[in-house]
Amino acid sequence: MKLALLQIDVAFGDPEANERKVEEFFRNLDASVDVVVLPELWTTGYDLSRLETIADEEGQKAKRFLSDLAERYDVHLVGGSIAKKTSDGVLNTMYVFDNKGSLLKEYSKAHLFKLMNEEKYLIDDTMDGKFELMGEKSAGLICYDIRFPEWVRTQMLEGTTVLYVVAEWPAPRIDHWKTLLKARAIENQCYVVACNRVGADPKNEFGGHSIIYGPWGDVLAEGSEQEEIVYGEIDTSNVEEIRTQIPIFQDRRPELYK
Ligand SMILES: NC(=O)CCC(=O)C(=O)O
Repeated sequence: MKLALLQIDVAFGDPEANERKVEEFFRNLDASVDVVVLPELWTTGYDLSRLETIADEEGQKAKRFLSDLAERYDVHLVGGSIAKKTSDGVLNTMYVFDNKGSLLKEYSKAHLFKLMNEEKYLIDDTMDGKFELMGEKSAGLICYDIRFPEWVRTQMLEGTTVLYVVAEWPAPRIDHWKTLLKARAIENQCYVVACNRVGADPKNEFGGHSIIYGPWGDVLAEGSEQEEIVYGEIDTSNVEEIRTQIPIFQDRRPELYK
């Protein structure tokens, strides 16, 4: 499976400019890519106080845009996340499409990050992040969600082999980003495919280092701190053997974990 992580800078509160940027990155995409991944809140960035105006009504615009890209470029698409306006409030929502442009999954961030004021402007959700992409059992998580191994584990219990993470993770904690992702890969014996943004907004500088980890915690691809497409390749055929060698999922004792 050939992957491309679009490690873009996100224009603050300017969905049209960000759509143009994503289009431009797609035009430069290597034709052999199977799966493309975008970062968190790639349409608006963290312009949270203006979400009333710039959030996407029921995600309709983003869904049309992403579905069209997936079909036109014949790629599967983990569409980062966007601010989705609903009658209950604004969700931070990921959409996943197959290469025919069909919607496979919608997942909204479960844990709101108070350090970046999310709880003042966004609402959380309870849906799981599980989906199947190119025949692989997969799951999606959004940024701060990776700090909750107990939540991640619930996504892994039915044989998930690939975990997709989309983020706007600030540069000062990029060491946490890499360490947490590596831990999630090792403890769940899975591939972790993680796309972060670069650039800055009025309050934060974002750290890039989009990354792909294998199930032993090995780095298969890693981005810089600049805008770029980070390419990588994964082959999940070793996951079963690793899970047999160290049978973490069989050795769990959930009765102790209350
Ligand atoms: N956008 C986010 O959820 C950021 C999470 C973060 O920075 C962290 O340290 O956790």
